[in-house]
Amino acid sequence: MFCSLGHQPNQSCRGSSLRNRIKGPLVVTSHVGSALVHDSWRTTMSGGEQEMSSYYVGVDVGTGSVRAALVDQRGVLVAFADQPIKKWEPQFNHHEQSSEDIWAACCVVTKKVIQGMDINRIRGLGFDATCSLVVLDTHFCPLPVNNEGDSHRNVIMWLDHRAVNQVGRINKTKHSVLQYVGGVMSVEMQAPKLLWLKENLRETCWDKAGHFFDLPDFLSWKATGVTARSLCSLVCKWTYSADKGWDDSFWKMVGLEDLVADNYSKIGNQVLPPGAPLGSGLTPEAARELGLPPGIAVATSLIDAHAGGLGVIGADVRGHGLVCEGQPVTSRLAVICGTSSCHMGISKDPIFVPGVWGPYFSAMVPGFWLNEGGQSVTGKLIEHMVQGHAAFPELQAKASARCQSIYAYLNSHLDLIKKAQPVGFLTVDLHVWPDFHGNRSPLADLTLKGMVTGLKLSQDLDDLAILYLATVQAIAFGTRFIIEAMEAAGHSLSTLFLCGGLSKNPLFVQMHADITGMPVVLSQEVESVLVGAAILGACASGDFTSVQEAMSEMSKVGKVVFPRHEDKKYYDKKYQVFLKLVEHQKEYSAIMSGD
Ligand SMILES: Nc1ncnc2c1ncn2[C@@H]1O[C@H](COP(=O)(O)OP(=O)(O)O)[C@@H](O)[C@H]1O
Ligand SMILES: O=C(CO)[C@H](O)[C@H](O)COP(=O)(O)O
Repeated sequence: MFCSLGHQPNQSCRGSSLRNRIKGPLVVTSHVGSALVHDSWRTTMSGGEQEMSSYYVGVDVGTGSVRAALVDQRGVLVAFADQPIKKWEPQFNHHEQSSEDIWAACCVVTKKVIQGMDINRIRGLGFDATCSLVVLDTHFCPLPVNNEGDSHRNVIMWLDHRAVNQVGRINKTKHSVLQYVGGVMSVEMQAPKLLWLKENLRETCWDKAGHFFDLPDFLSWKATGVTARSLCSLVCKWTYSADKGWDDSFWKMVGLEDLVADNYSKIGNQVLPPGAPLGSGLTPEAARELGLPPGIAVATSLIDAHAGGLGVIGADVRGHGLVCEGQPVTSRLAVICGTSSCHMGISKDPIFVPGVWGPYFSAMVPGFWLNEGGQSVTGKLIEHMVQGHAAFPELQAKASARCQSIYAYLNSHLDLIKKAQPVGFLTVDLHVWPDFHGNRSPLADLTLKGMVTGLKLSQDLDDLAILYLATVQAIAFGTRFIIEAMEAAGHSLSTLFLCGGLSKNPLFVQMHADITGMPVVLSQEVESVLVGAAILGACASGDFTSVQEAMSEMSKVGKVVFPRHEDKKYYDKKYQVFLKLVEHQKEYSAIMSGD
């Protein structure tokens, strides 16, 4: 059933593209609207001759925006563009998007990154996206996922928690597929959302539905017309097994037997490994919309966190003084930190970690098992804490007067008020439990809530900055908690590889190093998720023989941030408090639910 990662007919291999050479000047950097274009088409070769590189377009659909990059075969981003996408929250815990709006944004950013470029040198296109659920009818038109009947809003976002009741019933079945999602299915996965649609929108949505796609698979279908699903999406979010396929008994047991009856045609019965080329490549229609040449290779896609993992985990670490230099790749933990944080660890054999998703075979790096820990809100939590504080308008005004981002301003403000002590010590009496949207890992408990202890009457900028710091630290303690669970189950981790929007925040990075005691590697390209998407396009083009080869050629170490071991005792004490917080929260619930 699986395609191998092979060459597409009529496409030259990497060796021949390297033989195309031109002469001319190089390197101009300019801004085009919201796009950054770095014209390094021509790379100087020895003897003054210049090599004509091949390029790939990577498209990354995050929670808040769509990004695209033009990436060369060494993994260098030569152009970048982004565009916000619409989100609706019609009621608490319902989060919706529009697949048409998302596709339109993909077209805008792709056109921007290829502006002024010789598009014939673009050899592959790769998509990644959040694991949101897209619903289309039998004619591939959007169907409403809401009571209002608004078919424009046809995407249930990954962070939508409407299906709490449904996931509770699914977990009560104790079906064996649950072993492969950490023992407990998350409300963020697709089976509970499908059941919710069947039980709540039967006539307007469920009965009319022809196709349920994970968002990454929707994008590759839009580009190629091929409805094949990525092994990544199906294994990680839909209970598919790389080795046994669908399990009929699960779908029948949870009340979704109608999906089995038509041989899974609505949720996918053709499955391909990430990076495999799809059909005849880019369709003429999609080519027109994206501004790319028709027929270029389009890759089977990945979920965004997994693309981030590919973009960072395979880098050559020699010469950076890292302990993982002499260790297998399984000692590396990729942490993709955006709206949420995802902790991606790989292993040769399956490792069952209670409360951590997986083990998933070949869902990220082919041939390896994957465990995925996660925190459902991290970037979103920091924004929530900062924007909800009484001193936020003052912060905004002061940051904009200095032409700084609010986070750069807060970081420098913390440096100012810390005096002689390390900045992290400012939270000695302020502690946060970060599960404002439930706990994804390692407790897998969506009923957990956020906690803050140590509040005072003051509401000034100092107070806001310290609350922000305590929140960042709580997120890092959450990562430590996940790492401990993974190690207790058999992982042996030594080094973190961070990417995503939050990895641009030096305080966030330093706190992850200090609190976990592990060095943090940042990639040369800050937009590493896009490098991951481009790696897919490069594999589909046939320019690399395997995902592993593309990873080692295209992901590069940029900066390493080492932990301040002298602060360890302080963070160990704060970690003890962190663990007490959740213990106490559970005690409060037990008291309140008792007689
Ligand atoms: N330069 C920066 N400094 C601090 N935080 C940042 C920076 N850039 C992005 N972020 C934070 O990263 C988060 C978004 O990350 P991103 O990877 O873009 O998210 P997503 O993929 O979920 O759309 C936001 O919470 C944002 O505030
Ligand atoms: O569930 C996930 C990956 O398995 C991601 O958290 C989800 O896709 C959202 O990602 P992001 O925070 O980057 O927007």
